[in-house]
Amino acid sequence: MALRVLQKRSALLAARCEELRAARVVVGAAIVRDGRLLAQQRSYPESHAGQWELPGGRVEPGEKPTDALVRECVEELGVPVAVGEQVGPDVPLKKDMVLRIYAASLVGGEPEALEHNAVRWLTADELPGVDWLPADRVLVPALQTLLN
Ligand SMILES: Nc1nc2c([nH]c(=O)n2[C@H]2C[C@H](O)[C@@H](COP(=O)(O)OP(=O)(O)OP(=O)(O)O)O2)c(=O)[nH]1
Repeated sequence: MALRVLQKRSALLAARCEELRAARVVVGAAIVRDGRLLAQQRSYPESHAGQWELPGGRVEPGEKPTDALVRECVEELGVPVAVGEQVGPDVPLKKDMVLRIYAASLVGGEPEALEHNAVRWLTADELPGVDWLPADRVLVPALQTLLN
């Protein structure tokens, strides 16, 4: 009996591991300059328009998360970035997706809101008062640690 319970638990665990392995990753860049973090304001969809997030987007099939981050920063901000360590844990998004943030720094150029309403540079003290997307709000303490 105990063996059957263990086998069932082990099968459930294996299934959960497979689910996590197959999760689609959304990457975000925590770009820091002079002790401030770059945030951008979404323009769509309507439910999230006006809220703030970090530059980034979905990792394409076969693409490395760090490569996706560099690609997204060029598309969204028009600048190259150097990618560092992950900041905080993976945060679950809807269904099979997770948000993964990496520290990043500008390699050159001035970021512009090419696909968003606006960009702004935030101090650690300003982070809690921003209208973040829900998953980004979870990461505010980790982002503050990065700035302090
Ligand atoms: N880029 C980005 N997306 C985030 C963050 N936090 C968060 O919940 N998301 C969500 C919003 C979206 O549901 C999803 C990524 O969507 P996206 O629109 O930025 O990605 P994408 O550029 O690859 O997609 P698309 O515009 O082609 O539809 O992740 C964040 O900090 N940065």
